Amino acid sequence: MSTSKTEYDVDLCVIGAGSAGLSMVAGAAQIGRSVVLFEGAEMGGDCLNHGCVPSKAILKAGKVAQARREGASLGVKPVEPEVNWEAVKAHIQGVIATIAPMDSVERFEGFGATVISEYAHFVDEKTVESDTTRVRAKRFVVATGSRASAPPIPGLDKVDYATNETIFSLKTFPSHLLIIGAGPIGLEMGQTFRRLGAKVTIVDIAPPLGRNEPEHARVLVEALQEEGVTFHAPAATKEIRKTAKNIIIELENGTLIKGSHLLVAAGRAPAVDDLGLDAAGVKFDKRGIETDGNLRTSNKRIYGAGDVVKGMGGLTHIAGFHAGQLFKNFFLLPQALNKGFSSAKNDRMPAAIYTSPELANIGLSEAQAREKFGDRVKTVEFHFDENDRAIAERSTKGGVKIVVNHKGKVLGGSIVGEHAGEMIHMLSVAMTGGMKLSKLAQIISPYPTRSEAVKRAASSLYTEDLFGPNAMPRKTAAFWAKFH
Ligand SMILES: Cc1cc2nc3c(=O)[nH]c(=O)nc-3n(C[C@H](O)[C@H](O)[C@H](O)COP(=O)(O)OP(=O)(O)OC[C@H]3O[C@@H](n4cnc5c(N)ncnc54)[C@H](O)[C@@H]3O)c2cc1C
Ligand SMILES: NC(=O)c1ccc[n+]([C@@H]2O[C@H](COP(=O)([O-])OP(=O)(O)OC[C@H]3O[C@@H](n4cnc5c(N)ncnc54)[C@H](O)[C@@H]3O)[C@@H](O)[C@H]2O)c1
Repeated sequence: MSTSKTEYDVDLCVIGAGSAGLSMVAGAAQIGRSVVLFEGAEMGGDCLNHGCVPSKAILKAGKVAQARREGASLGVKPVEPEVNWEAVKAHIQGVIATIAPMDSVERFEGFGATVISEYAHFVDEKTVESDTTRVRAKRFVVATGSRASAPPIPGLDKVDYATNETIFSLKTFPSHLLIIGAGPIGLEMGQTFRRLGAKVTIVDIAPPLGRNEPEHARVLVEALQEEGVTFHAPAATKEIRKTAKNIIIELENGTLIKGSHLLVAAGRAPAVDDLGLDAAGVKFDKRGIETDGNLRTSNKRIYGAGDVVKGMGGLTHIAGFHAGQLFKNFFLLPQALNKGFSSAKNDRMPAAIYTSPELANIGLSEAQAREKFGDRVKTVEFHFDENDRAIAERSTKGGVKIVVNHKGKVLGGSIVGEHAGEMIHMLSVAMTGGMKLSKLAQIISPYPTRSEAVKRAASSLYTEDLFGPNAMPRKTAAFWAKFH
């Protein structure tokens, strides 16, 4: 060990200043704990710099472009928009710059944390080092996130391809964007680049969105197809190669697809390399750091949070949730018991894909619920083609599906349609409060809103009981009618 490094002995050392690390540090520093945070690249991590924020910024540009083409049914003359790629990129960077101060070194030092802008690694079971600094801590949190993974497709390593780290700053706008992967990134970027004027082809080895309600996944894929996005899914790629001007994807079935640019959006690889995890006695593999349900690793003073945790990360709000659970376990619960109370396991984690239409879900899908609870599972649905607001706006694609157990307790749900990502909050509240469907049916929704569809789906479980031929209200009303 070099002796010239600055040394710290602190309550908490966090590696990685993304969504997980920053939430952890903000909490700990603001209640007076001593904290060192290491960040080797950009404060804010993937979400701010290469993920949620730039992707939602570019989505908006795509939406506005598309709105200009879609006026005809509303009496507004459609026009083909002129898109200035340099200006779109400036818009994206402007949005990042607006949010960046929230994640800045200055802000976190203002909370009382020490921020070291260097990569760090474990040198033993209780020490982390960077080029200039050595830290010993009561607890460590590894929050190093993930990177785009490169699928083992022959030839991929020989072509220039974009990932989420480069797609928002491409030098030239693609004339034909090829995308490997029809997950959230592939679909959001596929629709957006199409709307901004590119030809787009998406290739996936599996059917798109296989873990979602199949009828809802279909609505989303068909919407993209209607806008001109081409899908080859499921389809295996035999090879990817380069010509003087193009990139070619050759599928196993012999189809050749020629494009100007390639985006690889085929999942994420947790950032576990060069972290000295072996020296620290932390078990991990290429799918991430192994933890128990309380995010504790095989080294009891080291924890994981966010995308780097095996099988438990993948979304910004999951990273924030992890930080919140660790905060409670570290600082608010009796340490003498040496036990984590707040579990990071969660059966009510929402997710949303921000395409048009949006696809949002929470908890169990119907298939997952049936696998777990068999015939005791019921589903209720309501489609937007019966929702007055959706009809008025000529935006009736999709609907709401809620999965309940035999007692009517909400186990999960899926919404596909405009603003689904906002509407899923209703099911999130219901699940957080352990509510039954009967309570959701009693909500008073403002008219006309798309959210009424959630209440209407919930009410549909009781339609037969209220209005069927043998329903109690019918009999009661008939009885009282005799005395009128
Ligand atoms: C294109 C795209 C769009 C997305 N959109 C959404 C969305 O709409 N909603 C949503 O919920 N999620 C979205 N996500 C997922 C979300 O971005 C991630 O789940 C989230 O950023 C994970 O946060 P994290 O803190 O675990 O990791 P990260 O944000 O990856 O942060 C990890 C940080 O650790 C640093 N680091 C790594 N190794 C070291 C080291 N040795 N020393 C010091 N620092 C290190 C990295 O530089 C990085 O800054 C999207 C992701 C992508 C790629
Ligand atoms: N709106 C959001 O919340 C949002 C948006 C973007 C990304 N994210 C998150 O970022 C992470 C990464 O997203 P993603 O879309 O890259 O990952 P993903 O894992 O969700 O999807 C990857 C897709 O690539 C396909 N694939 C894998 N190998 C392939 C191959 N060899 N050939 C063709 N297809 C292949 C898979 O079948 C899958 O459909 C996820 O955790 C996601 O939840 C979230």
